[in-house]
Amino acid sequence: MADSAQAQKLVYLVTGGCGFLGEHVVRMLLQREPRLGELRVFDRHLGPWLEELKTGPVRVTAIQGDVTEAHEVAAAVAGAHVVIHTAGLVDVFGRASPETIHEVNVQGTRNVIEACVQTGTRFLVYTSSMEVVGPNTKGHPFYRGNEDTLYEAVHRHPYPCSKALAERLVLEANGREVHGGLPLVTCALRPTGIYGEGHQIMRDFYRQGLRLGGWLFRAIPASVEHGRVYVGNVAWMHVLAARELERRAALMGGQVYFCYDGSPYKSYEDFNMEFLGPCGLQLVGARPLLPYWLLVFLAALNALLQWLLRPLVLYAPLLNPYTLAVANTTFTVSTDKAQRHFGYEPLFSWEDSRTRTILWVQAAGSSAQ
Ligand SMILES: NC(=O)C1=CN([C@@H]2O[C@H](COP(=O)(O)OP(=O)(O)OC[C@H]3O[C@@H](n4cnc5c(N)ncnc54)[C@H](O)[C@@H]3O)[C@@H](O)[C@H]2O)C=CC1
Ligand SMILES: CC(C)[C@@H](O)CC[C@@H](C)[C@H]1CC[C@H]2[C@@H]3[C@H](O)CC4=CC(=O)CC[C@]4(C)[C@H]3CC[C@]12C
Repeated sequence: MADSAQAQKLVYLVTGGCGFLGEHVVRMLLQREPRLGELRVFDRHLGPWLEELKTGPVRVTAIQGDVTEAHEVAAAVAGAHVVIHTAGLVDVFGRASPETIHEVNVQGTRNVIEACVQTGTRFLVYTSSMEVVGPNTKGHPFYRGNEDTLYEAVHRHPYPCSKALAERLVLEANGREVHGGLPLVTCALRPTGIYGEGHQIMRDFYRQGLRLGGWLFRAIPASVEHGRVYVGNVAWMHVLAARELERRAALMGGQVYFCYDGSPYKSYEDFNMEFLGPCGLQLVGARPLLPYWLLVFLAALNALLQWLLRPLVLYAPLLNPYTLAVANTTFTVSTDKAQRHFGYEPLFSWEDSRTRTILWVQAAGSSAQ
């Protein structure tokens, strides 16, 4: 992969390329990776928007496949220079079983690693998560922490457990010999809560507010800070890490990097209001309208109802014991490791990220009415 950009055109594979983050990674690669010769987009559900990408100079290959199927992954990876592995089940609402979450997030990642080793693909960037670190089950705050901050990562929920195990597999695979005799070089990127165009939870909050006459009701104290990062900057970090992984293999190989930008530290709800406010919603209450013990009770009731109703219907509200605990625990990062290791600087300012997100929410909301 060391040849100049003009000499050799590279093959990239993006797993989960039709997801919220994946689509931004796909579009960012097409816009900002000059060495790209072929872009393979691998996903269980292919988006219709892929067709519009096939008219450009880069060959875009849509591959409908399942990362839990090793042979499908191997076929997609074969011949790729770089794999950006974003595919995963992002479920903290109880929609999928713990077994399915593990199968996709862990076994799927194992399949990607083995495919790289068997076919000779040398560079793998994995989309991990802040959740690999925390918040932990003890509710310990992680305040302006970085990749070296000591923190007791204790998980019980299937999602963070699966992300932590998958990340460990990726980092441990760094240095393994791939077909052809050269070493595999891996790194893992840990986004905090991603926001931006395509964020379905933000859209759900907006629609919930519209249904409630333009009001949202505060459930979390404003003092609880939650780190957020704009999807375009997360995509850019993936593109840059993939580009630099060869040249800086000794430094970057086996490393983790938090994803960060200039988005402000706010509570999850106050941060959402940066976009929902300009769209006409108002957050009621300077402090939570309900006592925490009542929220805990309501979250537990939701979990019980989900369990009772599961044979009949999927009941998966935003409020459950896990989401309440995460929302109610400060988790913010302050780091420059990605800048120091591979020259990352956010591509989108906070103001630009905010404007783009507002425009998207307005469009998504109008399509809901
Ligand atoms: N959304 C967020 O706030 C954060 C997300 N992440 C990570 O970023 C990655 C992408 O997340 P999002 O874009 O938010 O989720 P998403 O659900 O929008 O995208 C995931 C994509 O993976 C695909 N996928 C799921 N199971 C698959 C399978 N078995 N085979 C092939 N494709 C499969 C889905 O069809 C989807 O297109 C995930 O790995 C997630 O853990 C990390 C931190 C924060
Ligand atoms: C109902 C209220 C308590 C409301 O405030 C609940 C918000 C809740 C749905 C979100 C609060 C924190 C979010 C998570 C956080 O951003 C970290 C994440 C990282 C990921 O890898 C995937 C998404 C998520 C778990 C994210 C999910 C939604 C929240 C729990």
